[in-house]
Amino acid sequence: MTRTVRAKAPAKVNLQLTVGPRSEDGYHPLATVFQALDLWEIVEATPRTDGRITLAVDAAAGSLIDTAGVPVDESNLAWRAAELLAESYGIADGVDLRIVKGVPVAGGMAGGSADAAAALVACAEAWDVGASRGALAGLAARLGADVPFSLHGHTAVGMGRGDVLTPAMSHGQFHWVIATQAAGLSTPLVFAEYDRRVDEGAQSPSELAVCTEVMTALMAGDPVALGASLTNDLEAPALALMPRLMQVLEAAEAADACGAIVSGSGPTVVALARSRQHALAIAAHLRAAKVADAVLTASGPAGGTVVIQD
Ligand SMILES: C[C@@](CO)(OP(=O)(O)O)[C@H](O)COP(=O)(O)OP(=O)(O)OC[C@H]1O[C@@H](n2ccc(N)nc2=O)[C@H](O)[C@@H]1O
Ligand SMILES: Nc1ncnc2c1ncn2[C@@H]1O[C@H](COP(=O)(O)OP(=O)(O)O)[C@@H](O)[C@H]1O
Repeated sequence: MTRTVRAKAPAKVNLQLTVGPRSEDGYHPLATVFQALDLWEIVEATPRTDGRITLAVDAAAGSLIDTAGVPVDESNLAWRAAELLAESYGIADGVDLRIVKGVPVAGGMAGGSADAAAALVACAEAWDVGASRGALAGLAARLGADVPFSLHGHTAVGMGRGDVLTPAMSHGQFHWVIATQAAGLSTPLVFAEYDRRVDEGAQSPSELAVCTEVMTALMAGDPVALGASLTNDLEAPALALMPRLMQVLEAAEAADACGAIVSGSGPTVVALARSRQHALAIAAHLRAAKVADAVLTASGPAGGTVVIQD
């Protein structure tokens, strides 16, 4: 009997995103600290016997996510994940994939990477390939720099392209406000703007070291200290490409957030609150200021990619 397997994978924020000079392969070495948030992508995998892959994409109920920019062909990261898994394990079966998006698209929160991680886990179970978690992590790194963390979840330091992970200690839950923009920012274009700024001397590549203040604040479960330590070398390039993001950062500061930062390559801005109540108050302030197209709240660290048991 054919059964559908469902897996969920978390969104991420970068608490620190330090970028080194562009390498010859076009990638940049990073020192980053990821935290997974409890906004989830769900991927459903239903095996089929004819070897074909099909894909459908829906927004999670009530999420108001616009799925228009998500490809539904073989360029979709979930599709590529299923193909890579099938090739690696000699699977002749196909699969019907359905993505239910709960993470903003092209927002610097790794929604596509979460789909890849969830597709790997759901298809591995649906096809019964017997892949270890370590083997799936190896495939994840081939799909994209952020995909290994989407699989891992929790809090982790990312070195290399961001794909060489070391788990990091963190105490308690942190409460976030997430301000999204309808228009996305392309990750390669933001890195290219970073390169341009470095070439012009507007920005210098930073030393690739993990920030002690971030690690100490995480271990203490201290949002005020963490908020003061947030850094992102892609923030200036993202602001150059989308200047109105400055208004979101200013509105978060006016709402007394512990800190606010562009998430990854943007354009989502995340603001850290002292408590869940404080997050709701900041969210209300940002909505009233009309500086974002949607404002959500979430908390982290959340877990990694898992099969959802019905
Ligand atoms: C910037 C970050 C921060 O976590 O996240 P997002 O803002 O995209 O969510 C990541 O480094 C994005 O990771 P991901 O989106 O998986 O990147 P990939 O698909 O592997 O690469 C897309 C493109 O981004 C650039 N890239 C990515 C990672 C890296 N270390 N150096 C790079 O220069 C390259 O131009 C590459 O062609
Ligand atoms: N499953 C997917 N979900 C979303 N976007 C995808 C997916 N597969 C490929 N993409 C492409 O990747 C781009 C970046 O998507 P996303 O992962 O949501 O943002 P970010 O890299 O900023 O975190 C999208 O604009 C889209 O063209």
